[in-house]
Order: sequence, then structure tokens, then C-alpha cells
Amino acid sequence: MTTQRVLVVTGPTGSGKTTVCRYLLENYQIPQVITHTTRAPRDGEVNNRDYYFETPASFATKHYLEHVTYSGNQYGSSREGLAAAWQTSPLISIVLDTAGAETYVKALGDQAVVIYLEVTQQAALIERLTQRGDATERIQQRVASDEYERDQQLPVGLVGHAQVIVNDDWQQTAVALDALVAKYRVA
Ligand SMILES: Nc1ncnc2c1ncn2[C@@H]1O[C@H](COP(=O)(O)OP(=O)(O)OP(=O)(O)O)[C@@H](O)[C@H]1O
Ligand SMILES: Nc1nc2c(ncn2[C@@H]2O[C@H](COP(=O)(O)O)[C@@H](O)[C@H]2O)c(=O)[nH]1
Repeated sequence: MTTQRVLVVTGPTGSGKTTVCRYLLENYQIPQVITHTTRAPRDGEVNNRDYYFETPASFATKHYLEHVTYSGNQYGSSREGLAAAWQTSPLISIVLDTAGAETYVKALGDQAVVIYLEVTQQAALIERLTQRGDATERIQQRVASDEYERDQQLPVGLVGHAQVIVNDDWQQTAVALDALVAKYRVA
């Protein structure tokens, strides 16, 4: 039987996690698990595609494999979401903060293939958030959060479990992703 795996894409805010999952979907038809959040949608984000956007009350009614608070908002991923994505493909992806990635490794073992993205210059991260259209006060709130600081380094619990990709140059990132997919994708 084909092993079901999930590519867990993690790293600091603005490091390119969502961009990586979009690339995996567009180039390899690897579906992304949609997660739940109480954060307000950004311009261009669509409910049921980018996130399940929830109120605090509706967020509390779901069954989560893990859930976190990140910069004042709640985020969570459900077992049902994973199962639904695995129905469509044995190789799927999900975007998580590093706390969520650690939980996935504990819960799923080798089924969780962790990709930790980093960007060499922290100023480049902030610049990318600005270019994405994030409001200045939102960026400041995020940069001041404990979660922002924590996600700047690969957590000890992921050492030996994560493949680190430096996403300074997109072409190099794409080459690294192509190699990773070749290793895990079933022909
Ligand atoms: N290698 C790169 N070079 C330049 N810009 C990039 C690169 N990779 C991604 N970006 C851009 O950086 C911005 C942030 O990327 P993305 O939204 O994928 O980050 P993220 O890690 O998902 O962020 P967050 O955790 O805040 O949701 C986007 O505008 C994206 O187009
Ligand atoms: N542990 C989890 N982290 C999640 C989940 N969904 C998204 N995220 C992470 O939250 C931050 C902020 O996301 P943003 O879209 O507001 O920029 C980022 O690190 C995401 O990877 C989840 O279900 N669980």
C-alpha cells in the first residue's frame, strides 16, 4: 500500500511557506490541507480556499489535531482535513508554525516530512510582508510577538526531522523542491 505523507512547510512569517505550497500544487498537483483561523482575511484571500475563516465561537466547535495562538489569532488543523486531502492524493502539503510542525512529527512520525524555510536577511522578510500588502501595524504586531521570534530558528525538536531550504533565491528553492518531490512522490 502507498504510504500517505504530508509535506509540513514551516518557518518564519514571510519566508515563503504559502508560495512553496502553491508551487507544489501548480507543478505537481500536490493538494494543500486547508486550516482554520480566526484571523481576518487579507486582500485576495478566499474562504474555503486559503483558510476556513472562523469566528472564535465557530473555531471552538472543530476537532483539531493541533491548534495554536499566533500573534493574537487562533489557528488549527483538523484530522478530518488531513483525511480528506489524503483521499485525493497520497502526498499532500500543509503550512504550519513551528509549534504545529513539532506536533505533527510527534503525532505522525515519518509520515510528516518537514520543510523548514529560512531567509538569510531578516530585513528581507519584513520587505516581503510589505510587498504582500500587509498593513504596517499588522507587521509591527507580528514582529513583536513571541511566535515571530521563536520561528526564526529551527526548534530543537525538529533538528534531524526537517529539511532546511534557504529561500533567498526562488530558482534555487524550486530546484530543492523538485528534488524533494522526486524522493517522495509516487509515480
Ligand atoms: N524567494 C523569494 N524571493 C522574493 N520574494 C518571495 C520569495 N518567496 C516568496 N516571496 C514573496 O514573499 C511574500 C511572502 O511569501 P508567503 O506569503 O509565501 O510567506 P509565508 O511564509 O506563507 O508567510 P506567513 O507565514 O506570513 O503567511 C509573498 O509576497 C511572496 O510572493
Ligand atoms: N500550528 C498551526 N499553524 C498554522 C495553521 N495555519 C496556519 N498556521 C501558521 O500560522 C502563522 C500565521 O499565518 P498567517 O496566514 O496569518 O500568516 C504562519 O506561521 C502559518 O504557518 C495551523 O492550522 N496550525
